[in-house]
Amino acid sequence: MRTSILRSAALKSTRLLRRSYASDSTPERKIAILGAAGGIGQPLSLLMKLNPLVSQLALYDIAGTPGVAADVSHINTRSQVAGYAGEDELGKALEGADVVIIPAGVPRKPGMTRDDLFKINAGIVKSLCTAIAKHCPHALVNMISNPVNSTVPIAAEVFKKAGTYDEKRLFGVTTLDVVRAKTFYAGKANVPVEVVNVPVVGGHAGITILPLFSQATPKSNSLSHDDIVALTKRTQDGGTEVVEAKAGKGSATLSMAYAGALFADACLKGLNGVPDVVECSYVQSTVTEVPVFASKVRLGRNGVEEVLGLGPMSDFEKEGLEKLIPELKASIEKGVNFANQS
Ligand SMILES: NC(=O)C1=CN([C@@H]2O[C@H](COP(=O)(O)OP(=O)(O)OC[C@H]3O[C@@H](n4cnc5c(N)ncnc54)[C@H](O)[C@@H]3O)[C@@H](O)[C@H]2O)C=CC1
Ligand SMILES: O=C([O-])CC(=O)C(=O)O
Repeated sequence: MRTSILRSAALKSTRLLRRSYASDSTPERKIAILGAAGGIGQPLSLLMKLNPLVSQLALYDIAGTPGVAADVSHINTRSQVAGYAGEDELGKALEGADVVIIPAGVPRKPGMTRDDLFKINAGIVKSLCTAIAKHCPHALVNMISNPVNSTVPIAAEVFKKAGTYDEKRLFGVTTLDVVRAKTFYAGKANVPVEVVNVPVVGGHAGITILPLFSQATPKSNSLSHDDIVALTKRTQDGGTEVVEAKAGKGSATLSMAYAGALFADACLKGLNGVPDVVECSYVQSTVTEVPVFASKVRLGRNGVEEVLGLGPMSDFEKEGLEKLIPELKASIEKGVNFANQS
């Protein structure tokens, strides 16, 4: 009697546990991470392994992924993990992927701009996107590799040439800018960080990062114009703050992995039909005259469902928008030219 009660209680708790992880109707979803053995790639692999929406996790890098995959695979969560190392295994890593996350490439050292990474990372992104076009042309692509302002246009051109481009499926990951804006605003406005929302628009480098603190919620009446100027600058220089603190040992990896995992989770929710999933992302856009632009995006079953407008902006933000346009346009052109020349 007692044994059967215990058994039924155990069964019940297993069922409950399973339900809280992934219900029977949770679709199978494969995520591929390219650059998975790197500073961002490793913690991002860990966080995606913890995501119950993922059923298969493919970890690809030029080397080192068998170790990362073996390590992460021991975690008792839903997804099956496999490691792929070297170009010969890239196709297998990509095959059947619903979402491909790309943190492959070199990071900054102090004194460098993101654009200084173009020379090396442009070629890496181009070759990875060529493989995506071949092996998983319908996947959502989350581009993390810098300079994002140019690597996203490179990816778009590669996909156009391959005949697979779908503007709804290509995203520059700018979530870390939003994460930073929320943290810095909460600190200054003295409001609970968990409930803060701040849209960040434009691009992902220096002045092209434009946080819209006038739209931040919860509203704060205690912030002066000087406070807003300082918060804006800190958000724009957030990456450099980390690069300098790491003093030659790379750029943001842990906060980026967190931001990358948040954005990938939003993409998966959209794919699965969860309503009202809205995140800022750098996507093909008609919101301004700049053809690729970060703003709030509604995510759905096919990727981008709707690119949302900028909303009411302060004069300071309008000025910032005007200033960033030439730089963003030039970075996009640089990417487009690279993809079409080489
Ligand atoms: N979008 C954003 O907000 C952010 C972007 N980043 C960017 O992310 C990139 C990666 O940064 P970290 O992980 O810190 O660098 P890392 O050097 O620690 O890792 C990069 C990984 O990419 C791999 N890799 C190089 N060539 C590859 C190829 N052809 N195929 C697959 N993998 C390849 C390397 O082997 C390495 O494991 C950098 O470009 C960095 O600037 C960094 C932070 C924030
Ligand atoms: O600053 C960098 O080079 C890395 C990056 O994009 C960021 O942390 O926002």
